[in-house]
Amino acid sequence: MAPALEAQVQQEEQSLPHNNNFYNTLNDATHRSKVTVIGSGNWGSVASKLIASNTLRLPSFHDEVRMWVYEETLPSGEKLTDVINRTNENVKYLPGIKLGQNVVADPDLENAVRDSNMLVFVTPHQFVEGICKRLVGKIREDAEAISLVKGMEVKMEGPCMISTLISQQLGINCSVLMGANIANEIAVEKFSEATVGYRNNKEVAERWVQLFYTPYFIVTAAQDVEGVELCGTLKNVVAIAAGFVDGLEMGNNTKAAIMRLGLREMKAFSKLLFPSVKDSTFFESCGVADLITTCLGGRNRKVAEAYARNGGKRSFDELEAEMLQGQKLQGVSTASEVYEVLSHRGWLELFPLFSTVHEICSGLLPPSAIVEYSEKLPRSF
Ligand SMILES: NC(=O)c1ccc[n+]([C@@H]2O[C@H](COP(=O)([O-])OP(=O)(O)OC[C@H]3O[C@@H](n4cnc5c(N)ncnc54)[C@H](O)[C@@H]3O)[C@@H](O)[C@H]2O)c1
Ligand SMILES: O=P(O)(O)OC[C@H](O)CO
Repeated sequence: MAPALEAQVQQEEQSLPHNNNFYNTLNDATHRSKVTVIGSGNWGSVASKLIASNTLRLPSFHDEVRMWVYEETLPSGEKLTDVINRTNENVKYLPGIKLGQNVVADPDLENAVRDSNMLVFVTPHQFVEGICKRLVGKIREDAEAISLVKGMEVKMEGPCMISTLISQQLGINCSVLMGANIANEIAVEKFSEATVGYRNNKEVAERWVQLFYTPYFIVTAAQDVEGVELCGTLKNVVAIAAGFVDGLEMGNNTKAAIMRLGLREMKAFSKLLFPSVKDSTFFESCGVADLITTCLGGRNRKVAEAYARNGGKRSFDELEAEMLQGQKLQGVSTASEVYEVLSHRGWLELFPLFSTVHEICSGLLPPSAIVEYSEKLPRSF
């Protein structure tokens, strides 16, 4: 570990407060925090690896990290859970990476959360509500949650962030962790940063920082749950637009223009929904950094590029299944959810990039519309 980073880790550890119920019992072996990761896809597996390295190192956590697996049978006929526990690798979603011997895969959701007071949600966003319904009444009363899920739901009452969904369904506090975090790069310990968004309890946020922080994964906290979560959610829509630009071979300047316009819409949409969202959040890892990495190297960009190269003739579902082998895109459904909000509120004209992305994804417009619309934008936009 580089000396400066080591000092920073020590400083983080020493700065943890000890006057909160969450902390009072930390040195008591029977009250160590126990962590369950709910999800075991590409990012879920890497998150488990990060966490497992810290629970082994820090005495205030139980060594074991439970990882809930949405069970499936592999082509070999074996269950994915059995293979993860035998090989210590998620051979389907993160092949070639050891998770840490203290990661225990568990296909039984209720059993996986039973003893844990720190719940890490990291599944594709469309599955969170169903998972929460199964967890009602099954979790510890003192549980805290964090969502690594990039996405949102749209209810009759309006848009609902995933952290709010978890909080409301389970009656627990939910922070978020978002950032420029392409999982495969973090899996091989390449340096990156992330942002924990928290509502009002700084001690809880620091506990989450402690759980994730490593010398190659630098985590900072920002008191802006909605801002952090909306950045992580909305950048996936811009990534789809960036993929269209790549598929149309429009070049780097056009892509940069799309990213700039996308960032403006991300900020405007976030602030219209939640006036409390802070400008500074857009300069954290969860903001501009995630937007950049996602538009350069993410799955949403990659599949959208293929969609444009095929002239919109092959559906996103088909391309996702063929190109991602079970991993899931979030950008197409998020574009649809955002579009629903925009149409209900009469904001479609305020958000031409977001609207156009959805109209292309749903086949109403050709991929080339992504640049045609931006050419027509008023220059002051
Ligand atoms: N992969 C990344 O680089 C990355 C980085 C940061 C954030 N994220 C976010 O993390 C979240 C999870 O993504 P991921 O990459 O870990 O997953 P993934 O796309 O790699 O894998 C899909 C997962 O969904 C599971 N699944 C399939 N059907 C299901 C069902 N009916 N119910 C529950 N689970 C089901 C699969 O078993 C698998 O674990 C997403 O919101 C994503 O945007 C991903
Ligand atoms: O691969 P994507 O497009 O789902 O993006 C992955 C991460 O969200 C990047 O931070």
